[in-house]
Amino acid sequence: MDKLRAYVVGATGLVGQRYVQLLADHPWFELVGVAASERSAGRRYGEINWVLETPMPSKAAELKIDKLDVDSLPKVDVIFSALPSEVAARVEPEMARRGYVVVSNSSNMRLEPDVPLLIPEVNPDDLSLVKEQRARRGWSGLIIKKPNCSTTILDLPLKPVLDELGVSKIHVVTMQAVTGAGYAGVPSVAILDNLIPYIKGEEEKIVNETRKIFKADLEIYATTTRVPVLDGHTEAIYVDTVKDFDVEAVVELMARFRSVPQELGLPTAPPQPVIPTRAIDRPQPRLDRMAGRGMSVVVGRIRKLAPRKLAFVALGHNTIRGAAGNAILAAELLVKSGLWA
Ligand SMILES: N[C@@H](CC=O)C(=O)O
Repeated sequence: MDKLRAYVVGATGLVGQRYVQLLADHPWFELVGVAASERSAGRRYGEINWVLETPMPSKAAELKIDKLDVDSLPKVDVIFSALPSEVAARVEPEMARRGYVVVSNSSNMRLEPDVPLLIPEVNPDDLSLVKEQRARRGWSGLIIKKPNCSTTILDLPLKPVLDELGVSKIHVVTMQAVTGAGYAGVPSVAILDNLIPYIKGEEEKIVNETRKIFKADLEIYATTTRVPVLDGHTEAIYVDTVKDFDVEAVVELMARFRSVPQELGLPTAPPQPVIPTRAIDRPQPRLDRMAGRGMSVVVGRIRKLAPRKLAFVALGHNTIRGAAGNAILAAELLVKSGLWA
């Protein structure tokens, strides 16, 4: 098939750069343009402060950065959005009204009932909400959201546990990387030699998004912290299960968990979305965040604390599985779904 033309808005930030990196050799999408705020508009993409660990893709370097303007968007098949949520709230609905397919990282609209909040392995069927969205809002385009990064890293390993054992209560404590806050988000003087036990709005996002994704009024408590790690959010997770279990069975059910993206062979789908490890001192951000090319969640320290009380530590790449990678996987699912505009 001809490649679908992709456009990245908010392309100069950390998540925007991840989109550009992951779209570079994508078999279905061709990055044809990028947009950002007035400050960067008119420059070549190659002139931005590229901060990812691999060189900037050469084709992207040649693109001219457009000023973000809904009135002069190019004709493209899909827009990947990494806009700040206050900007996204203004422009994304207008893009969808004008017929664009928008796959967004921004937190606005995530909880609206007709907006799919997709982790493609966890709630692929929610994609069909776009039918209701278009009918209700009179849009010829559509909006799909990906959840908050910490929500995604929690919900992926939770899914097989919930399906097989049932869950009555969840406690989670996160240790989140600095890139989650953006390039200029946390000053080095604040985070080096330190831990910050508060991330604005994060705990509420984990609770509310997880309830929406699992369609259950789960009892869930979250404490979110920032740690001096570059990439990779680690989460200590405590789950009260409905059925009792043994640890080996939990390792096994996480290891064999597969879903629609794996069945369809979607290009960004990792072969194994949840990878349990038996090493006593893993997962670790530096060693495990690139598992499954940054799309797998690595789970360790799987323990039975008491009957029906499970504990484990999960780690995922916050700007790949937690952001741009999950959004691209959602777009791939949309391509295969027949719901494409
Ligand atoms: N809200 C998250 C973003 C994910 O990377 C954070 O602050 O870490």
